[in-house]
Amino acid sequence: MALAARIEWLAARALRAVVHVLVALFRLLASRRAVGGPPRPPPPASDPLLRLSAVRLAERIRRKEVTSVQVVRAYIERIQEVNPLVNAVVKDRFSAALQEAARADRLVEEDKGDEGVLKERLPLLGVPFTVKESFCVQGMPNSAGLLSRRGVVSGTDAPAVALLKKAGAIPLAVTNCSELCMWLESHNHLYGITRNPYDTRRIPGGSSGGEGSILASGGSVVGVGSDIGGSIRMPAFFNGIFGHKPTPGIVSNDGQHPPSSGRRDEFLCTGPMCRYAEDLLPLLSIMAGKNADKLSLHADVDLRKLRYFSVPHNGGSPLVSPVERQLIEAQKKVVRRLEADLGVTVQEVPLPQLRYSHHIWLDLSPGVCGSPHCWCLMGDGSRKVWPLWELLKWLLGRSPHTLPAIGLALVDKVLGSQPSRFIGQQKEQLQVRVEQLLGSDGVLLYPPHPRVAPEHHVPVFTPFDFSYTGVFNILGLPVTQCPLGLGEQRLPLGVQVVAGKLQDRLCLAVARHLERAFGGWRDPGAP
Ligand SMILES: CCCCCCCC/C=C\CCCCCCCC(N)=O
Repeated sequence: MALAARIEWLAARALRAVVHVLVALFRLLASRRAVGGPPRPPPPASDPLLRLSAVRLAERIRRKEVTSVQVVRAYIERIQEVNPLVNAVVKDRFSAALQEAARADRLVEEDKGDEGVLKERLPLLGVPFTVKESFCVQGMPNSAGLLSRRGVVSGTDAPAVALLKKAGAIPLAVTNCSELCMWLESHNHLYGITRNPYDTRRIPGGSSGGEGSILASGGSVVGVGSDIGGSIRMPAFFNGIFGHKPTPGIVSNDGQHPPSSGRRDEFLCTGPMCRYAEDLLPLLSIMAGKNADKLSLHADVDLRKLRYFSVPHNGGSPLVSPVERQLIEAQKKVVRRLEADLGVTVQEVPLPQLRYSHHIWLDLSPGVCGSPHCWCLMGDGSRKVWPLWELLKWLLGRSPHTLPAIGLALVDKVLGSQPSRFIGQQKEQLQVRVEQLLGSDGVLLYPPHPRVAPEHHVPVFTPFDFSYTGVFNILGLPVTQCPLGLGEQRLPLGVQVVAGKLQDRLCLAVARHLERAFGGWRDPGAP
């Protein structure tokens, strides 16, 4: 091994050893103030209505086999049962939702037309859904976890939310996110910390962690998340559900805080999160509005004719954790299963540029928090926040901000410098290579994160692990995170399925196959 490589290898080992010591120390100190108490999963979601996909629920409501009021009530009761444990829902609109459900039932009663016409016009009539609190939902809070935005109430709906309502779906509640939506743990000083239903000592991910947690707990069937570094896919992975980051520019990013603008819009995506793979395509189609036609979502996909690639890890990077054995094995099982089921060959390919993923994201995403910069967004608009001063206040327990938000603001300040030329070249080489591989009929498998759901706050010691998802925001490719059952310690396993630009339908088709092959969502309360 060349000297430089050996030095880097040694540095990586040393850094990992330091992180292990810090995490062990943290665990020792944190055990005294355990967040979430013992890993008590919620009781099983026993109501059969909670175990139907949104598509099936809509069909049964249209056919008068069940009423929307019954469905909405079942979800209200489930949220009331699980939320004290997971703290995923931060504000509900239950009474309004029940009134809207009753209106939906009356509409079904009065509709004398063909069921197909109703399905065409209102495909999700009477089905409840949840939304990440950073999106505008009329009459609901929209703080993005900032104390300075306490009391802010949306007067409108974000376009993605409006399109779901137009399709007949009923917003039930808004869910927790990380401060400014810029961290992989959903924790802020306005709503507190959200917990993973498979083990309440662990993170549900972020920043759409409230969505991930309430969906996995059976308190919602479909939800809306946003993703600029992995905030749909990491929560979907840690909570054992499906999450799709669409091709950028397909689903409107409007109606969110922080606002999407300029280059941020190139990397930020709004997308669906759900427990059942069959809901992904209809949800995406509705949320995409007029842009749905660009994805040819209703074109048949013959999985046997696709080309498959697998990349087991990022090739090794000193600042990113190595992929856990159980995730490497899980992805190998996916490869074997696809080959056995479809008669295809899944090619393992090296993409050496992936080892720079974190640097590519940091260099190329528009600042860490996007523009305007983090420290402006952390303020209430009238004043700037000085990260170093906030860090000092945090150390004294006097800051209204969380450590990750302060840390990101510091990084944002430092990142003002020019992106590195070398990293720009790596990104271009990676972009060309991946697009060459995928074309319009290829899919690529890649781990969603190096480790299964970490314990609360541990990600501050491994902040660059998000780069397993973040790199695809920069490449502008559609990705579906697919659950693969439960691994050691009964924590969800998963895999990212990546396709070429506008080829979202390929990832969605593979997701449905993997659900059949690996069982999809698992009830965290199931024995
Ligand atoms: C003290 C802890 C924070 C230190 C931060 C060090 C640098 C980390 C840089 C970037 C982390 C970005 C994480 C993005 C998570 C996903 C965001 C999203 N909305 O998709």
